[in-house]
Amino acid sequence: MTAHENIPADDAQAVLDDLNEFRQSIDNIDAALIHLLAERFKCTQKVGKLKAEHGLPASDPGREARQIQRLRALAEGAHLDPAFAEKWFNFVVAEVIHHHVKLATPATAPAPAPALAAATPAAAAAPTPASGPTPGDRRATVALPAHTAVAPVHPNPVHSDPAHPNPAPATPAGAARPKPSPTRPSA
Ligand SMILES: C=C(O[C@@H]1C=C(C(=O)O)C=C[C@H]1O)C(=O)O
Repeated sequence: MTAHENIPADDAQAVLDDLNEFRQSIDNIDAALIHLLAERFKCTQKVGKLKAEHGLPASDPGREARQIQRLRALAEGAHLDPAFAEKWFNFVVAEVIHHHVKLATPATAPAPAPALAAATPAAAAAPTPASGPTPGDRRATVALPAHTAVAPVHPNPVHSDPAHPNPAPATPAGAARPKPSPTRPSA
């Protein structure tokens, strides 16, 4: 059943026109939010590097408390649920702090290749590096609204630091990964 089956035929086109117009605006707003988030993460990465260089703590709870008060007041003025504004902020800040902790953590030797790890009993028995939460990782503690189907995300899709590129996303078992054809260049 399509969404417009219950609408009288003479109204259906007008309703669909309205729906499409609203959805275009939604798509524009979503695009703007992604760009704004990317800019925010560029700034917070700079803050993270500064903190790492000067041995400052990854998080600043006092600053966050002031930001939350400000955002809640802004939300009220904008007729947005202040509790939602606070949850959104906590979600973003948890990711920022995770980045800051990583920036402050000295890089370790790369993990051995899986074949080598399996062939070496000691290596096979050793816990996987970086498998658990790092100190200061608060992402798991951020409670999202029940309808927000967003798991704590790592790596961050808007992470834009070329020094810390995102690894390739995991491919689910059995899923076909498209392979670029070396012989047929795309048009
Ligand atoms: C960006 C900073 O680091 C953390 C992240 C914040 C944020 O994303 O707004 C705020 C405070 C800090 O916990 C900062 O200290 O300014």
